[in-house]
Amino acid sequence: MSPELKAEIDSVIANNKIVVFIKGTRQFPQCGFSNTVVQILNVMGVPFTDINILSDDRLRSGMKEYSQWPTFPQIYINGEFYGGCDIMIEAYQSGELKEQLEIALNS
Ligand SMILES: N[C@@H](CCC(=O)N[C@@H](CS)C(=O)NCC(=O)O)C(=O)O
Repeated sequence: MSPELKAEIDSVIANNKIVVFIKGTRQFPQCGFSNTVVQILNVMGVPFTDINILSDDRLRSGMKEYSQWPTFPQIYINGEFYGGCDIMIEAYQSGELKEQLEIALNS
């Protein structure tokens, strides 16, 4: 990955408390897994930034390397990689996600 791309990703993650790298947009997710995480965050009512990795092949391959995670969606909370769709569903159901989001948004 180029240093420029890494700097761009560092910046978006550092400047937004909740960032989802998804296929499509929050209005029009183009994959069921991406749609699920968007719906979870919508239900939680938290502000979040969505990045469409389908709009940029560099970003699509770069994020796999950056997160060391092979698929999308990829969710970052407070600058740290949190997980993908399965992890979000589990954390939502257990209540851990609510806790993490509150910590992030109040920090
Ligand atoms: N089990 C995964 C499901 C996500 C998944 O399998 N995503 C695939 C299909 S949308 C993917 O991103 N593949 C890599 C790619 O398309 O570049 C999760 O928990 O997030």
